Amino acid sequence: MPALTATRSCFFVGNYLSLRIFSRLQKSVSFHTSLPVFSKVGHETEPLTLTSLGLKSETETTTGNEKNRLQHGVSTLEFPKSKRKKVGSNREKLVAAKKSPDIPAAPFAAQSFSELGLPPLLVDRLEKEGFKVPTDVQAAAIPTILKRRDVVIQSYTGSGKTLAYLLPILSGIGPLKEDSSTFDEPKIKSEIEAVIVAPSRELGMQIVREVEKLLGPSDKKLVQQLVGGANRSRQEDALKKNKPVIVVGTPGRIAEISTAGKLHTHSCRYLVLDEVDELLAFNFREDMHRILEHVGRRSGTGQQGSNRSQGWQPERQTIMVSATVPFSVIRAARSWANDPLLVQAKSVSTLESVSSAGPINFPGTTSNSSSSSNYQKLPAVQSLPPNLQHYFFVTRKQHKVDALRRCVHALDAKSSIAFMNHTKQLKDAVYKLKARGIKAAELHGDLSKLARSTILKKFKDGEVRVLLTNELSARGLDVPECDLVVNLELPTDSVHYAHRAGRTGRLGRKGTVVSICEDPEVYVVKKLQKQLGILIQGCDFTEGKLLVTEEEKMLKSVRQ
Ligand SMILES: Nc1ncnc2c1ncn2[C@@H]1O[C@H](COP(=O)(O)OP(=O)(O)OP(=O)(O)O)[C@@H](O)[C@H]1O
Repeated sequence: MPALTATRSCFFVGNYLSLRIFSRLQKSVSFHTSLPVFSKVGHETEPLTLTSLGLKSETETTTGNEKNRLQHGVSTLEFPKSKRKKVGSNREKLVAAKKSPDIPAAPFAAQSFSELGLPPLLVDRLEKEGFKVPTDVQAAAIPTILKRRDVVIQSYTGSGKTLAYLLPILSGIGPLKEDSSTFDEPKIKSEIEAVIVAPSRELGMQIVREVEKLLGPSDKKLVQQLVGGANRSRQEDALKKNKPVIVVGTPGRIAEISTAGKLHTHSCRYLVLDEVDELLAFNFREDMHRILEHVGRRSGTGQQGSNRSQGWQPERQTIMVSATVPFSVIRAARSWANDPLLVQAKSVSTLESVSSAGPINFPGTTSNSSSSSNYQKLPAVQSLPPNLQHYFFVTRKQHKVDALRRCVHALDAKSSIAFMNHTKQLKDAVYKLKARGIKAAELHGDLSKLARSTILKKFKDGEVRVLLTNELSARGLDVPECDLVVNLELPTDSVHYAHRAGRTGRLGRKGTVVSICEDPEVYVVKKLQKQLGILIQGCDFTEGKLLVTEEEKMLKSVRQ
């Protein structure tokens, strides 16, 4: 327990520090001053819905909103068509009143990607790749981003957030974009048009593969990975030679190459911060500062106005994404983005609807916070996929790996990820599992980039049945076949639980999460259960089956 307590306090201290540092950073960077100011007026006739974002017909939406209004009893954020302003040459901005905090959930009934306003070439490519129907978060995010709005996208793990931002970006840049006459050509040909930042190499590489898949073999060089751990000069050469329009990388490597003057992003049109709450961490602060200052920014913020009047100042669209959005992200979004909207699976709302009293949809928020009574309240479970079953099993420390083995057999799990908090113990656990005939491998940050991608490939191909890993793999890792997540050591808090658990049950699939803990840790499980608003049932592995057990019975058998 002391170890657990220490880790937990480290996490909270870390969070506190990052909040403080980022609030300072926000002051020093002062993005508000460098962004165009849009007037906000309070008029009322048309709610901000998919219709106002140009997706659905007026009739459909009016009916839908009436229905929503009745169902949810919320007031709407309204503004007349005449108050929509055009800003810049091709960038339509919706000028929205901040009079009323809530915007009703619009009926997202998109049946196809083309309905969302994506260009035919891109829709064809999606069809070929087997993507036929948009997910809810895609249906909400795509039209909003196409309207050039800055956004914070929050939706549960495995709900398709990556395509939610990639598709509108590929509609605007690269070979699949809409009729080129509707878009400005980049002013400088070798400039990068989209920068996507991810906190880990694995996630960065995964996003690259997703973009490559959509671009197709002949154009895949238009996306370049800039992740740490890979050869930097090769990345710089590739930038020079291939002139990519999109780069995807980790904060450190992007900042490094940018500082060396080898990455030209001043005219960049899109900046994506994937797993944004993780990117706010203390260790990324300097690199993120550099990225936020340089991507889509001409040097000298004081000249912004004059640059714009000369008609060449690019306007960066900032897109922030995560399953968990604590209030620090909302605060960062207000500072870094331009009047951003909060996009969730079935709603688009203003950030004003988010209470500073607590994070949005943040596992850990108590639902009875009276100070947030005027604000939108969101169930904490929204970070978690809907089809997960959660269990815990109590045993002694020395029996944990054997419990993992029994758990894998009891559930007949084909592809499992087991999390531990410290790298050192992974090897030992892998050794024990292999000795019992289970194909296992370890994945952690101390391995080389090549070793990491080889192991990940083996796991994805089914050659490794149990992947023993640490927090490195908790975010973003997409292995659709993963049917079991095991916490061999408890996560430090509910946010980490949510991201770990989210490696299974992806895109509507079923999944099981089992936390294997010691007797004194049961109270932590109870706390997680309460904070996340889920049921975590006690279980046992008897005769090759997982059986739900009474807690008292389970604890009695461990204490004997
Ligand atoms: N419209 C779609 N139709 C079918 N499959 C899809 C669709 N959109 C995304 N997917 C697939 O769903 C899986 C999960 O998507 P993705 O990794 O983007 O989820 P996510 O919400 O970003 O998850 P996390 O929060 O864990 O990062 C991926 O395998 C992706 O290819």
